[in-house]
Amino acid sequence: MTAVSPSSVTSPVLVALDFDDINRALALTDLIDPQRCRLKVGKEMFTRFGPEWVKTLQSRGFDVFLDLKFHDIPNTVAHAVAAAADLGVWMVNVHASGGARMMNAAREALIPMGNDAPLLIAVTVLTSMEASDLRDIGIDRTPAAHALHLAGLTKECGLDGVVCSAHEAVSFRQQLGHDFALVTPGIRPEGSAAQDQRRIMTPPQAKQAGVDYMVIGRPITQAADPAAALASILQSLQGV
Ligand SMILES: O=C(O)c1cc(=O)[nH]c(=O)n1[C@@H]1O[C@H](COP(=O)(O)O)[C@@H](O)[C@H]1O
Repeated sequence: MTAVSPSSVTSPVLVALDFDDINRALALTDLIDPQRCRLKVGKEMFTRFGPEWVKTLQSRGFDVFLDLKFHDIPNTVAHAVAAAADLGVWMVNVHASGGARMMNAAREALIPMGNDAPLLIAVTVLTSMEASDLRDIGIDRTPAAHALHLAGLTKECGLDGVVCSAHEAVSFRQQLGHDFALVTPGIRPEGSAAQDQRRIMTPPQAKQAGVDYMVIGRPITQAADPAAALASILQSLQGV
């Protein structure tokens, strides 16, 4: 682990809770141990169930990564990040493409919280985007080159890390140093289906590539035995 984590959980696994049914999500949290993973709450569950849902998970002992990918004018993003911090989340994110002034405003909004501030990271290029999607919005770089550019900007703004593809982790680690968290979705344990993810890696491959935190959803949440799926992922990371 390279990034400072304010909680005692050492697991690199962030379970993506993408459910439209709160009872199914609660049933899952009954099966997994808050010392063995953290939970990611994204736009779907936050929009349906709101801050109370985050508080429910926290009351069950889970650290929460609030994945709302803020992208707006600097003042609005600063206040949104401060609101996330007031909720007591462990990590929060913005879009790096919102620019340096927006990211600096977000970081500055957390200064009053000192060591109690959540980790603040930025999304570079979504793992669903390819070169043609970037060209459509006027960007002529490859996704990897654009992601590196945005990650460099994120680091200059003093944020704690980035969301990126595990395939970018090795070059990011070399070029951005060790004191910078790499958070990667698109992780699939050996033998599990890629589903809609494209450039996937297994958990041991991702760890070897220098990833700090792995966002893993369906391979755990849709498994017949989610606790066993999580245990097997953690086991596969032993000794890597
Ligand atoms: O920010 C994210 O978490 C994210 C960024 C990205 O580029 N790609 C991506 O898949 N994600 C999220 O990571 C999770 C992946 O879930 P699974 O594909 O089920 O493992 C989902 O919650 C996605 O929304």
